[in-house]
Amino acid sequence: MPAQISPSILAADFARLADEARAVDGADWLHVDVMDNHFVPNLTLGTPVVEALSRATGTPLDCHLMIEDPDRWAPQYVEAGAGSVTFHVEAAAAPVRLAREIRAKGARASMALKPGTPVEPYEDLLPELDMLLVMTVEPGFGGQAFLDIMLPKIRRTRQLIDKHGLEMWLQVDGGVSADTVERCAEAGADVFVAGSAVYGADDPAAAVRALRTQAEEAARRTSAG
Ligand SMILES: O=C(CO)[C@H](O)[C@H](O)COP(=O)(O)O
Ligand SMILES: [Fe+2]
Repeated sequence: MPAQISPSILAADFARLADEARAVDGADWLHVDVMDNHFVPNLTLGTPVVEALSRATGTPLDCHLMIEDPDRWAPQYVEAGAGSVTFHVEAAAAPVRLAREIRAKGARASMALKPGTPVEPYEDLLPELDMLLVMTVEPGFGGQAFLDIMLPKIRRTRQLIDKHGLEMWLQVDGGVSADTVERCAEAGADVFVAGSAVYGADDPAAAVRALRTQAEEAARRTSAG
């Protein structure tokens, strides 16, 4: 699958959200970080802002829910216009039921793992998901340094996906930049969230294209052995 880039609106100017969403036209997704001050020590936005963003941009919304009780709230993000909804397994009471509900409502269902959460216990759940998100920082804030120690988990997750012949995507989020995107792609990631690396650039749309090219070339080099 070609590499996909999902710029994180968390690193944008929240006073100019519509313009900032359009500044990354050409991106595959727009990553929307939802934080509730409980699952993580930060508070961002909820369904009204997701609805407004979905009216403001044609780019599909990739909602990353860092919230308690996603079983209750996640379906509302599909109704608000999200094309993909990611919940954290650490917060979900019934991840399979929730993934099925997200899919039944018409969005892609995705599950996230914090850095300390292993992937292996969830091997049997993978067919229920359209994407797995391996966090490469502790969730809660943008602009943190990429955690290299997550690379083995990305590799093991890729092996599990391939072992079961699944079509699902493998997303990485946190500290992804020109310096780290290639290592993620080599390890097997194919969807790359980038906040500061995109919105901190003079030309965010060009930064998206450059990250995609870097990721695709790294993946090609890896598969050529
Ligand atoms: O989920 C997140 C933080 O919890 C963000 O998506 C992530 O931090 C992106 O920002 P950056 O690329 O600046 O690290
Ligand atoms: Fe995120």
